[in-house]
Amino acid sequence: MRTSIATVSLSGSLTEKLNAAARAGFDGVEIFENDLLASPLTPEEVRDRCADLGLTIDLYQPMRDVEALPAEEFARTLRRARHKFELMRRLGADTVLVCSSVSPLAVDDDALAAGQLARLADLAQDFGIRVAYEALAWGRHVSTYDHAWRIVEAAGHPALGTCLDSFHILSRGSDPRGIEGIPGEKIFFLQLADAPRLAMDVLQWSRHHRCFPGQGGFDVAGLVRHVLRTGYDGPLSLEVFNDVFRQSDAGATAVDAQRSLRLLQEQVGLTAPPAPVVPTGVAFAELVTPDAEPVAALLGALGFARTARHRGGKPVDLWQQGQARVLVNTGTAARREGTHLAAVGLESPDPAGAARRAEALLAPVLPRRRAPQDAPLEAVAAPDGTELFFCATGREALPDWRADFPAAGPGAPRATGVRRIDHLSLTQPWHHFDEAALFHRSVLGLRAQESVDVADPYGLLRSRAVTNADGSVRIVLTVGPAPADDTAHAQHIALATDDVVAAARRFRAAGGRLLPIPANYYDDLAARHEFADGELETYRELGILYDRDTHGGVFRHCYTHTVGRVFFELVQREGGYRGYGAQNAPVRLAAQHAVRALTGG
Ligand SMILES: O=C(O)c1ccc(O)c(O)c1
Ligand SMILES: [Mg+2]
Repeated sequence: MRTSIATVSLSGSLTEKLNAAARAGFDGVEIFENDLLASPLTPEEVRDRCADLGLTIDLYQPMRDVEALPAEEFARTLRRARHKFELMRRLGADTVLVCSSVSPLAVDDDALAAGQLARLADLAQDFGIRVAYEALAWGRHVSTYDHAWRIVEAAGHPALGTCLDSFHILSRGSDPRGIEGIPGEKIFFLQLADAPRLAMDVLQWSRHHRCFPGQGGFDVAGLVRHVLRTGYDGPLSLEVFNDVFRQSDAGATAVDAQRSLRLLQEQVGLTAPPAPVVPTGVAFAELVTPDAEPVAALLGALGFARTARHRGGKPVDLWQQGQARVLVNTGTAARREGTHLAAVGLESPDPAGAARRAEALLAPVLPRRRAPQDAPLEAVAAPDGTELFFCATGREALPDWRADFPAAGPGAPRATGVRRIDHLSLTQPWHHFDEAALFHRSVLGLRAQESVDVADPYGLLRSRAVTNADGSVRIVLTVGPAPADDTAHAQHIALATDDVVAAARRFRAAGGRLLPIPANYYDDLAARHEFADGELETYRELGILYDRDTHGGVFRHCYTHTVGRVFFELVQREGGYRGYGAQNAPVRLAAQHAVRALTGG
């Protein structure tokens, strides 16, 4: 189906918005009146610009406070409408949105509302324009879609139809099944928005917290299925009022928006892009660093051994322990950014299929070879710039990414307790958080868990895990408050072990520094849980944090010092514990701030 986006959903000038919408592949736009009023372009220039960009103007909006008015007030409204219709003719827009009145002058009289809307539609018809009447969730007398439809039906005018907006319908908890009772040709427009479930005033909720379908808590796809059963064949149009999107790069937001519609169209059966190929493990994590020594020291103390070096002579080493593999890249890219987690290798049952899926969902596909001599590897860029490689490790039918890393002699991994990478924590730029979760769900087929708020001493973090079904891929997406805050913006690699106490002791004995945790934390733990003799003292001594879930699952974890933006965590999961110790995160963050204040790093 045709896709459209309201200019209010994007940041910037009208020109910037139109460019971004076109580049992301939208077929049309809803022009928000304020965007036009603030533009130096004449309506004709806007029309021509849209035509040049291949965009149709699907809707002009909004007209407010039109219906159920005293006669003299309604006369003024018609005068206003005539002006707008003339403007729309110059723009080449043929549908106007009228939202239900919030005016204190409006009366609760459906017959009057229907009569006046019919008169408005009469005037519109003279201009070749259609009127789409939408119930705002906070409308004075009309606040539900079925009520708006009853008025449209009563008016019985060919140039008057209804506009459905998923936010207004789902925020009020209206039953969307009733949509199927509206003839498709009387649904003049369909606006789509999702939103997180928040207990707040619906107007504020709508104006500040809408997001793209799939990013919130509404069943937008379910609503669209009902709309499609009516025979509606107009555009799927995104209308998202969102404080973050208003400030972030319009190009990226438009791609995020288009991706959400691609997923939605797949969910409702309108399209069949290549199916997601869910990753089945983490093949490697790649650190890029300007200074290999501290990274090598940290990995060595954790029990990793350098087992291979890139055969093309690139400055990339493979460090390994159990199934945990870390690439250390000291190439040129490192100079600018310092030590950071730059890439993740995802074990993929079908790397080529995964890349096709990614492309269909508008993920930026990266060159398959980084250098001419490299084995080809499918890769895409995540919204935070992390490179995701789709690869195979030790599987018959597929080329092994390790072919580029011939073993560097006997150097057997130091046998220690780390089995594999448990999870990766990636910090997102503040304006890419919702986009990141949708990206990992739609492109990789991972599941997103609820987002949790974590108090950092200097601000609030939000964090949301995306995982595969068996938990062999777990990525924690985190967003911090202050872009300049290094602690909140660190990334980390969590390593799974069966005995975190032994692993922590070995790490320390090998010269590693564990993050010290304040005594108050352990006093509180003693109050909350019962421990065997000496157990708590061991945790206290090593800085091991502890959590227990409601099903008896237990989590023990501790943290290394930080190098650049990266630190490691040692984790021991027991009894099916599925979380990440969110309860302990504020203590960990405060401890990291304290270390940073003391050492400057
Ligand atoms: O918040 C508003 O006023 C507003 C305006 C137009 C719409 O289509 C809408 O859904 C909300
Ligand atoms: Mg709307």
